[in-house]
Amino acid sequence: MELIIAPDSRAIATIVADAIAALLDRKPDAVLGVATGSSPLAIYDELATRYAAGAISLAGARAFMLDEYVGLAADHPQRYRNVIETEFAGRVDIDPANVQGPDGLAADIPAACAAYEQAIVDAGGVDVQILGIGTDGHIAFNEPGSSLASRTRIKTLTVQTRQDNARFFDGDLEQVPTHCLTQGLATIMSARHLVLVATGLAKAEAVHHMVEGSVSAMWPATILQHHPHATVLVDEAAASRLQLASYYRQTYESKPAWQGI
Ligand SMILES: N[C@@H]1[C@@H](O)[C@H](O)[C@@H](COP(=O)(O)O)O[C@@H]1O
Repeated sequence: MELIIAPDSRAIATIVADAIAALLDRKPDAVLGVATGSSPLAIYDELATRYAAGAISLAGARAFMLDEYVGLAADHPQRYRNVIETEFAGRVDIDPANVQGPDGLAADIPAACAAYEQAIVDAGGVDVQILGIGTDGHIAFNEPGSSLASRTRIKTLTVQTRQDNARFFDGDLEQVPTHCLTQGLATIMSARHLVLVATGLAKAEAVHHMVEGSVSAMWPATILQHHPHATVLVDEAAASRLQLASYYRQTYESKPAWQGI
C-alpha cells in the first residue's frame, strides 16, 4: 500500500487526475470506478477542468459506480446515479450509456446484483477504482462485519453512516434510506488499482486502522492491505493518527516522478 500525505484535497486531486490522464492516454476505453460522497469531489472538479481545457477526453471511457441507495425515486437528487451525473459524468464527455450503477429500484434485487457483477466482468474489470472511507471504516457501503469475500448485494446501513449522510438529506435522519446495494469487498478488490481518498480529522481513526491495523471485517477498508496496487491519499488531519507518518512522507518525497502512483 502506498500512503501519500498531501496538503489538501486539491493537491490530492491533481495527483489522482494525473494518474487517470495517464491511464486514458494508454487506454482510451479505460474502465473507471467512481465513488460518491464528498471525498472524490475535488477529483471530479479537476477532471472536468482538464476536459474543458481539452487536456483529456473520456469519450471512450466506461464507468461503474460503487453503490446505490435502495428505494430512492429515480429523480431524487441524492440517488447516487443522479449524484454521479451531476458531479462527474455530466461535466465530461463520457457516454451516459457507459456509466452503470447498481439498480436500487430493481424488483428482483439479487438478480440485479448478479447482473451488475457480470457487467463489470464483461467490461474487462475496473482499471482504477476511486474510493472514500466512512468514519467507521466502510468502503462503498460495506459496513463493519461485511464479508471480506463479499460481492454486490443489499446491505443495511448503520445508524452512524445514516447520521454521517443525513447532511445530504436536509440533516434529517428519517429521510436517509435504511438499505443500499453495494459492490462487495471482493468486487472492489478485483479492480486493478485502488485509489482511496480521505480528508479531515473525522477520518483519522479509520485511516489509522486501514493502513496500520489488523485486517478485520470490523474495519472493512483494512482489506486494502491485501491489494497489490492500492494508493491512499490523505491530508494532514486524516493522517494525524498514523504511527509511521514520517516514513510515508520520506518514501513519497524520494519517489521518482516517472513512477506515478
Ligand atoms: N457510500 C459512500 C462511500 O462510498 C463514501 O466513501 C462515504 C464517505 O463519504 P464522504 O467522502 O462524504 O466522507 O460515504 C458513503 O457512505
